[in-house]
Amino acid sequence: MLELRGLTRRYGDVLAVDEVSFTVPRGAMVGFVGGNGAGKTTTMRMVMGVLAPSAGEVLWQGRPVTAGDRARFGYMPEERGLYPKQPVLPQLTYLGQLHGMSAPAARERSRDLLERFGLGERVKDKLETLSLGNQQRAQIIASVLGDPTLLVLDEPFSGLDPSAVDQMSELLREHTARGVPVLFSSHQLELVDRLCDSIVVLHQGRVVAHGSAEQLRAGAPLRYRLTMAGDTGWVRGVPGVEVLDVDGPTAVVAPADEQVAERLLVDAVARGGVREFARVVPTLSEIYREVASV
Ligand SMILES: Nc1ncnc2c1ncn2[C@@H]1O[C@H](COP(=O)(O)OP(=O)(O)OP(=O)(O)O)[C@@H](O)[C@H]1O
Repeated sequence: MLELRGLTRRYGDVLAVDEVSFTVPRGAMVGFVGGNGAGKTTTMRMVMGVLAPSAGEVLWQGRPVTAGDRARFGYMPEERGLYPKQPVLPQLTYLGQLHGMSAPAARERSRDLLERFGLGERVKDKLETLSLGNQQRAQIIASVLGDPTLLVLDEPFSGLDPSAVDQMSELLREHTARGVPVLFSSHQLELVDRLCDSIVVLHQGRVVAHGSAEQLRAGAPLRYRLTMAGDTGWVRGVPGVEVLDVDGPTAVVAPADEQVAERLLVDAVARGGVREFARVVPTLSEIYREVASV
């Protein structure tokens, strides 16, 4: 398990990361989301030891992380790690060796992964001659060489088409299935919603929400949509109900609590012509906007 405890980083007067604490349990996929400049990259760099924290600590398996532990972590940095002017297979092989694999084992594993992701014909080509999506595949392959004990990936899905997203998600899932914790950042919130066991939302350097998508949804404000045969303008007069939108037969309301919602439904039934009364489940994007506007 990876644990971040009160991680803080200042750049001069800028407090880029402010007492960030969360865990990435064994076998869990954790999505790290937040707007530009929220502090995701800075946090990941501190986890990897590329950057020293101003305060706080990183724990691995319950004790302070060591250089030896980090040598076994797989990392995909924001600036990407592979050399554009070098052929793909030799540099992946070299990277595998840096992770302690023998040259033949590193070459075989790299070749297998490249073939699996449709790059079998491109192994001798320079990285820069590959399409951006294929370069990204190679970068992700680089991070999983050498059986990593943890994966830390900075926007691994950016620029990938849907089938590449599926392939790479599958690769990450194979790792979580073996117990490897995975932390990745992304701006693709629907993807994070689909893939992750839990989500950490960072805003201006602070964790503003943390939990499974279900937990985040449960914490979102109560909203209902009421559709009737006739006009729903009468909801404006119901005590405890904030009216968010009324459009003829449909109203979207925020009742103070479930009892108020029930009373509203009873009123609606008494008037007759109820077509729908449904909880509005927010998307992760809506929850994100809500928590990031605090
Ligand atoms: N080397 C640096 N020197 C000074 N300030 C920095 C440096 N690196 C990052 N920052 C600042 O720290 C804050 C957090 O940046 P960071 O790159 O960690 O955010 P991010 O969440 O990864 O953003 P993005 O989604 O845009 O990649 C920003 O205000 C940024 O300007």
